Amino acid sequence: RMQEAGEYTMKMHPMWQGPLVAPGGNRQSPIDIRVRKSVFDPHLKPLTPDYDPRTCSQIWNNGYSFLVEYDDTTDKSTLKGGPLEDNFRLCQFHFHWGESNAWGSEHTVDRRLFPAELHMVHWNSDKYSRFEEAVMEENGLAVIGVFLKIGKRHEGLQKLVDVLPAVRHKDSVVEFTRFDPACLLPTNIDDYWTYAGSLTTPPLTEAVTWIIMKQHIEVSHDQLAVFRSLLFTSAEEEVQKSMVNNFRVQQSLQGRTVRSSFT
Ligand SMILES: COc1ccc(C[C@@]2(O)NC(=S)NC2=O)c(OC)c1
Ligand SMILES: [Zn+2]
Repeated sequence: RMQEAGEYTMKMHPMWQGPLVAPGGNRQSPIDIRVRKSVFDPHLKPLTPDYDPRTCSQIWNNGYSFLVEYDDTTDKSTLKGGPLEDNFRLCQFHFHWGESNAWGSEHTVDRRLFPAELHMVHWNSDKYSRFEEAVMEENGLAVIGVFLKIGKRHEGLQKLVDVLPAVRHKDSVVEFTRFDPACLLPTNIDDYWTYAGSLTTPPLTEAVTWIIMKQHIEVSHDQLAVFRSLLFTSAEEEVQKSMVNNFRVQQSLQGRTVRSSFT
């Protein structure tokens, strides 16, 4: 049976049995980006993503989102430049979304909510030898955040949307290859905000250099509706719960500066 509306809150989600706020955390994510409080940094370089679609390997439902995973055993899909001093390797991307188009993103811009947010996760391969190590270090990860808006159909996303029914339940995984993640970036990647933050689910480690794109991408209402057909629950569980509202509550800035690459 499907759960009743309101029967389930984020706090009961298994992912969230840990602390909802990282003890002693002073650089937690997500945040509201106050545009007029961000500081233009002329030294920020253009971002240079260089992705090889052949490193795309699988897609799986981890019970909180769905992850498209990339082979990160070599420097084939990388991210450099922007605020980054080192070379970072793409390891996965995933999304956060709401039960309605009125909300769903983790970050906001002057309190503006978006229906969904893409996270492209990279780890510092100059300093660490594997993702699991980098995720515990303060300069370990770089995550590109892209806001999604409802509009025209996103042709590149459709290949992903078509395979989602195959990973409907938690812990399901299917082979997924030759997907170019660059197709999910906005046309303008030179305008972004960047700040020091954290993972937005446990272990909430403060390892992330966030790079939030100013320009959003558009997906159709029907494409986003397929995201909501996924389930938090595995096939064996008696009560099935729709995978929606998989975003964290916003965290305080605690004196951090958000820099912008544009005026
Ligand atoms: C142990 O390593 C982890 C654990 C969780 C996540 C997922 C997340 O918390 N992080 C971002 S970004 N969004 C999220 O939902 C992760 O992603 C890099 C890495
Ligand atoms: Zn995320």
